[in-house]
Amino acid sequence: MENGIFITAEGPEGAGKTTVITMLAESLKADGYQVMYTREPGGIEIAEQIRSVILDTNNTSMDARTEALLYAAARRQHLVEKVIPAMEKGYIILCDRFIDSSLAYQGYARGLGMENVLTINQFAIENMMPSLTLYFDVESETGLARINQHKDREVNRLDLETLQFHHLVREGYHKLVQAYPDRIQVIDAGKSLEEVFSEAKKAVIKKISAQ
Ligand SMILES: Nc1ncnc2c1ncn2[C@@H]1O[C@H](COP(=O)(O)OP(=O)(O)OP(=O)(O)O)[C@@H](O)[C@H]1O
Ligand SMILES: Cc1cn([C@H]2C[C@H](O)[C@@H](COP(=O)(O)O)O2)c(=O)[nH]c1=O
Repeated sequence: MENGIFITAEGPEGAGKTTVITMLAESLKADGYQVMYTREPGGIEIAEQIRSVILDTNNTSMDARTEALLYAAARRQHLVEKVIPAMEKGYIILCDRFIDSSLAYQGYARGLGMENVLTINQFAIENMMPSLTLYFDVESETGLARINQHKDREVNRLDLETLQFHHLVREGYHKLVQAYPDRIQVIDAGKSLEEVFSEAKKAVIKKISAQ
């Protein structure tokens, strides 16, 4: 039923995910592949509306479980409405964040427990896991400095978390890298953009060739 390839990009704030996978999408299209870039939370109207609620800086009273459930709900709708139809049409889907974000941010950094967050997400995704995850690893301080350089970038509720929270997010990702070594490819995102792009493209081409 599904002939496409589902690839996700993960990492802490400012790791360069969006920049690199947007470049990747253009580069793969130029190579003749059918490619779709999308993002989480969002990518379709309902999920973008959920995104606004989650990331609104005024929603300071949001409970951690509510947050985790909202991400899972946005994920479900995005999968059903956008990702699965594109998979069926044979697209290479490059998705900016997916379940590993929930495991690292809500499961580990918020302290809900990765197993608990995995359980609610299993209900949402029904085994629809990516075949490759590019994990862009960068020091939290470097990532935050990169996003803070851009005064026109909209600050969201998660950006305002403490440095300690962002350290935990990265630690959570490192645990996921250990748990899923076959799926998650680590990219050193502290390098230059050209080097990061080249490493990411190499990993994607390897996966496409192996399909
Ligand atoms: N390798 C790199 N070296 C230096 N700057 C970079 C690199 N990659 C991206 N940047 C810059 O860092 C900033 C953040 O990049 P980007 O928005 O792609 O990160 P992100 O991982 O998607 O962040 P977030 O998850 O917080 O939205 C941008 O200004 C981008 O130009
Ligand atoms: C999917 C997902 C995302 N998050 C967090 C991570 C970021 O702080 C924001 C998304 O915004 P960005 O444009 O990617 O910076 O939401 C999360 O905590 N849990 C998730 O499942």
